[in-house]
Amino acid sequence: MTDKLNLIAGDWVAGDNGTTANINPSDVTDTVGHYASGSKAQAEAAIEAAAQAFRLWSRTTPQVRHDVLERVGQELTERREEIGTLLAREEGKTKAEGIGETLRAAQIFKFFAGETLRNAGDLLDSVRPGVETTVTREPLGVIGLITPWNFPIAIPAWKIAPALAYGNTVVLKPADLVPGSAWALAEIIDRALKAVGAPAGVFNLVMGPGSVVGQAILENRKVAAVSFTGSVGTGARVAQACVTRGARFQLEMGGKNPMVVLDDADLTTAVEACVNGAFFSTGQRCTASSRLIVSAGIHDRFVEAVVKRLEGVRVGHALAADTHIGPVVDARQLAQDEEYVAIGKAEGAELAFGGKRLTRDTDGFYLEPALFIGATNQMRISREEIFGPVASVIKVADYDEALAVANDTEFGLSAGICTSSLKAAQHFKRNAEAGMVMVNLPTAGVDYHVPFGGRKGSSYGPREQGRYAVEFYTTVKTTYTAG
Ligand SMILES: NC(=O)C1=CN([C@@H]2O[C@H](COP(=O)(O)OP(=O)(O)OC[C@H]3O[C@@H](n4cnc5c(N)ncnc54)[C@H](OP(=O)(O)O)[C@@H]3O)[C@@H](O)[C@H]2O)C=CC1
Ligand SMILES: O=C(O)CCC(=O)C(=O)O
Repeated sequence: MTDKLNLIAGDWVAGDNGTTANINPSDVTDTVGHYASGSKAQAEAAIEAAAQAFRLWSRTTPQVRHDVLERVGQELTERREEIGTLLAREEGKTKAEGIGETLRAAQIFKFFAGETLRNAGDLLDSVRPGVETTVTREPLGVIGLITPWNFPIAIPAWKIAPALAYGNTVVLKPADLVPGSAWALAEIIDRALKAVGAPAGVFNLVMGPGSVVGQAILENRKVAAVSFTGSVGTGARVAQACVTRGARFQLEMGGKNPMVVLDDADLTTAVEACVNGAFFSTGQRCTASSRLIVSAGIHDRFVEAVVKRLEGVRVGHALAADTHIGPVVDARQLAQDEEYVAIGKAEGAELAFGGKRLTRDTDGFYLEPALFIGATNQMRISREEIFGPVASVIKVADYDEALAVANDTEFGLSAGICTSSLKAAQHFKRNAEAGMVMVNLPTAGVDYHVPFGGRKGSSYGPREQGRYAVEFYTTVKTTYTAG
């Protein structure tokens, strides 16, 4: 098996620290590949290459950048089955989810190909006679991108595409646990850049541990901005390092997302939205619904229907055609999920379904989706992000209590409501303290052309995705010209 190398200044180079084995969580005897493990020196070389490339790349026409991004989007579309299968094999989400995520990455590249042509500014009359003022946007320079394991191609895509579209250069450090999809994406981007004769170093990939490669990106003065998705703890570290040296930063850090189910909800819609939002993609989504806040009049029927639905859900090998939910990503995350199941029981919540490890034909990290009932919003299982297939039902009297409980959290990424009342839906959309609100839809699963991000402890900085991404990846310049 050929090692997968780092991409620095247009060359594929072996990692200074050897390689890391990428293990299939559905079958630990299956090694997906060996991926380069970079050093601080390699991160610095990549940053230097990106800094050198910036002058030329930032002066390319939008057409050149459009063509690169369009080409990447096209190849991802054509290869979605192959790359989606790789994604499912390394991360454990189902093959359908892997293909869907790959297609989403393709759509993101195509969207930002279009955005290169729409980078408009303003022309204003000055308040002084004979003076013209303009407001334009310019790229920042080298952008450091640090990404997590749970969306191994979509999250790199939604950071790389706008960064390159607006004329920045990039150093990407993907999660060490699942570098395969990011490597496949890097290989496509590299070829697309070379096809238009772009300078070496516009896009660099340095795989390796966050504490080494990630930290080197955070500390380097030539990195103008850092976009990060991952845990709250690492996010705080990113913020501290960037503030210290005056770099721009953006953080996306998870949630404890509420899904409110009111008495007047359509039961089938509510059950589907909750099961999908809480348990699909093995619950490993920062937008997952981990708190199901259910009003008293529908509570018992809802719980019974969710349990029935879960009985029909098959947990299994990510690549098996009949699998609905794949394995947990690794042994550490599985241990964390099981620990929270034990914590929930000890806190007095009742396990209405699942929570047990499962054995399958292959040796993987299989866990039954766990549904707690009788939970309160003060329990640790209701306050801390578990990041696995574990959700709790919190019973409330009415809509007012549901809204109060939904907002009683340190996070604010997404929030959902299932109701047939337009009044309740409108009120919730206005008053939910979250960056994204869903009505009669799962809290997870978002469009690629509109802003993504949250409030409170979930996010920091301008939104990602859609045309709002321009806020992070460009800086504004005002000019005054006397006529
Ligand atoms: N909001 C979200 O989308 C996500 C939230 N999470 C949350 O985070 C928890 C832990 O997951 P985990 O993957 O460990 O999250 P981390 O925050 O550790 O990882 C996210 C990224 O940051 C990198 N990183 C780690 N340490 C540093 C550092 N000192 N400097 C710079 N970069 C660093 C990681 O590198 P590497 O891992 O390669 O060493 C990875 O690329 C999960 O259980 C979940 O609660 C996790 C993933 C996504
Ligand atoms: O729900 C989604 O579609 C996106 C979720 C996500 O980006 C995340 O979990 O990190």
